[in-house]
Amino acid sequence: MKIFDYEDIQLVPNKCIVNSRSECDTTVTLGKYSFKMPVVPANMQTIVDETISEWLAENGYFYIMHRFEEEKRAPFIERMHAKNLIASISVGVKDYEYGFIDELAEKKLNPEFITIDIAHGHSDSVISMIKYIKEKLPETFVIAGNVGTPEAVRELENAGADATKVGIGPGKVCITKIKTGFGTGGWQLAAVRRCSKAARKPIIADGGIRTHGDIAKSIRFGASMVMIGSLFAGHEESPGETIVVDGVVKKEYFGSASEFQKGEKKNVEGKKIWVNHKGSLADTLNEMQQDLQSSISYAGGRDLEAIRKVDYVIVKNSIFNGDTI
Ligand SMILES: NC(=O)C1=CN([C@@H]2O[C@H](COP(=O)(O)OP(=O)(O)OC[C@H]3O[C@@H](n4cnc5c(N)ncnc54)[C@H](OP(=O)(O)O)[C@@H]3O)[C@@H](O)[C@H]2O)C=CC1
Ligand SMILES: Nc1nc2c(ncn2[C@@H]2O[C@H](COP(=O)(O)O)[C@@H](O)[C@H]2O)c(=O)[nH]1
Repeated sequence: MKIFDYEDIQLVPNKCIVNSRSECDTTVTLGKYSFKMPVVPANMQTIVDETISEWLAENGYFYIMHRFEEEKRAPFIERMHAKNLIASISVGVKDYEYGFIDELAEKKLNPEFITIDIAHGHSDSVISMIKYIKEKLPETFVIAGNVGTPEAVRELENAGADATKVGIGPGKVCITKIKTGFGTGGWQLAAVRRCSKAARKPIIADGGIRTHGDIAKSIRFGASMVMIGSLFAGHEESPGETIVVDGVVKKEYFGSASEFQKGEKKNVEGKKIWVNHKGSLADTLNEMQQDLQSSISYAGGRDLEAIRKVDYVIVKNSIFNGDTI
């Protein structure tokens, strides 16, 4: 098994076939819908809220609203549909979530996307929830996760998942790898590659993206989409507390399995960090898209498909050569 992570890889350029990077198309399709970029902000409470979700949907980006304000989910779907926007929500696997799916089915509130969001997604609890959603809301596109192995991808796909989310422990505020010794931390890109070789449906690479170039690398190794937390934390619009330390404005970013999220110190597998304020989310998304257009041009193509075919080299932990971003 070849083991590497984002830092260890450089993609090899091909002859350019465009006159301007603006000709390069970053559009991606997931299910019946197309989005501006193969990027989705993490469904975490300090990364997205309803306002950001609505803005992302209005502006052609994919979004997944988090599941940590459970009672707001049904009214959110109604509001999004009233505005002709797609509704994309998250669920867990506890017993009451079955009641929630029943409620949506009874009210004919079919969200376009549901993400089953738990830490250890290769489990009977997720398989059972996939089947239940598919029975009650057959039109809904189901994303299931998180997993880290080809076997898990196959099993969730066979249960009916329309896409699987790959990444156990590579996240910036994750401490799963330290507390349990398990996960894809340190080899997330190789795990994405292994999983995508087994997948028949889209893979979402989740966690560990530290630079915009990592998006292209994820696509090269088989992801259809990437989920990103830390790069989207700390924006003007980001939910959560803001503090000033020595004149520097910082915003909180905490893990969904942190005690800040859970409200108790039980099975904690996440931490909180303070990130420097980054300006507006729209500016970051624009820059990300421009960088991805540039990636496509270096791949020698006009769309994301070009990136999937490029050659690569392994340059063990040396690509930054002492530089920082
Ligand atoms: N991508 C990642 O690496 C990780 C992501 N997270 C995020 O944290 C949030 C909370 O996740 P989670 O704790 O799963 O959600 P929940 O607290 O909703 O737990 C879901 C169910 O799974 C059980 N469960 C959780 N972890 C395990 C495990 N390792 N083995 C067996 N059963 C388990 C829980 O029971 P009980 O708690 O009693 O065990 C509960 O019944 C999610 O948003 C998730 O995405 C968390 C950790 C890792
Ligand atoms: N192990 C944990 N992983 C977590 C937790 N909360 C979120 N996450 C995962 O991290 C990614 C975001 O990663 P980033 O590197 O882009 O910041 C997110 O999508 C989840 O999959 C947690 O508490 N523990």
